[in-house]
Amino acid sequence: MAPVLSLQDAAFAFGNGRDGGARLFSGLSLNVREGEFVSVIGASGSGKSTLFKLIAGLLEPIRGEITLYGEPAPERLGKVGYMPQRDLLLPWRTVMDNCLLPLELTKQGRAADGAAEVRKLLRLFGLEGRENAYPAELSGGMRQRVAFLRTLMTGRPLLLLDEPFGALDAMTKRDLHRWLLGLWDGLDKSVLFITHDLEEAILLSDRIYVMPAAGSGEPMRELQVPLPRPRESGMKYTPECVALRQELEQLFDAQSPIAH
Ligand SMILES: Nc1ncnc2c1ncn2[C@@H]1O[C@H](COP(=O)(O)OP(=O)(O)OP(=O)(O)O)[C@@H](O)[C@H]1O
Repeated sequence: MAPVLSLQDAAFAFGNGRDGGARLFSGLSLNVREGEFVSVIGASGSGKSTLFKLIAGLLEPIRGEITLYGEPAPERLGKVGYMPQRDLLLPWRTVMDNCLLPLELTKQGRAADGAAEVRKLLRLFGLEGRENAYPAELSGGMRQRVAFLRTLMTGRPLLLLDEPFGALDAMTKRDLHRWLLGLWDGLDKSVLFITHDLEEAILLSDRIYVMPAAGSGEPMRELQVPLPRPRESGMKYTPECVALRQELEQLFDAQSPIAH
């Protein structure tokens, strides 16, 4: 399958990196193929969110090449659906008006068929009847679903989701995993997903990349998830899943300065 995203040998540093300042990472390569769900996991501060900002075009690498949808992409802003770590719903806008924002920003106007599409997705997202609610009137899980829906409304084939379930309690998270696994097959999107949660990464992903420790200059580690699709949440107890979890834990322990 064709890669929708390819990052080759990327390096990045904040501040004076070009003049020899400390690099957050270097030599990072990854790809996401059409229809794939790929996770990036790594220690806090390893640069996962920064990597997403590079891919989304909010930051520029000091070295490396990024291609999107098969073409070099020096101009990347607006070419991927990007859901940042915080839901960032506008509190003064209703659910409907938040979801229509991508259409307004891309000057497609507030077309009636945009509202019809949002209504259709609200049903699919278990948010039927909430279109006139304000974000403060929703639960955390609902707000994340609205933010995800808004990301889908960008219409982009590649979605970058930065810890979308990170701030949620374990039960809500499990519900959303089940919901997302049910939804995934019909979505026809490619996803790059940041998480700290190993079980979440295994259950949802086709492949997992492990970020190297900040400043180490190591490459990404890549692991395949040996679970068939469609997935269901009980699969996390299979021996394949437990073995992969163990392997990931060992990779993390090897990175941690306080594990030994
Ligand atoms: N605008 C900035 N200027 C300078 N340093 C920054 C900036 N943004 C992030 N950093 C630093 O870069 C490093 C990586 O940050 P980043 O948010 O990408 O990590 P992360 O892996 O996503 O972490 P977490 O899992 O905790 O969200 C951190 O040390 C952070 O303090």
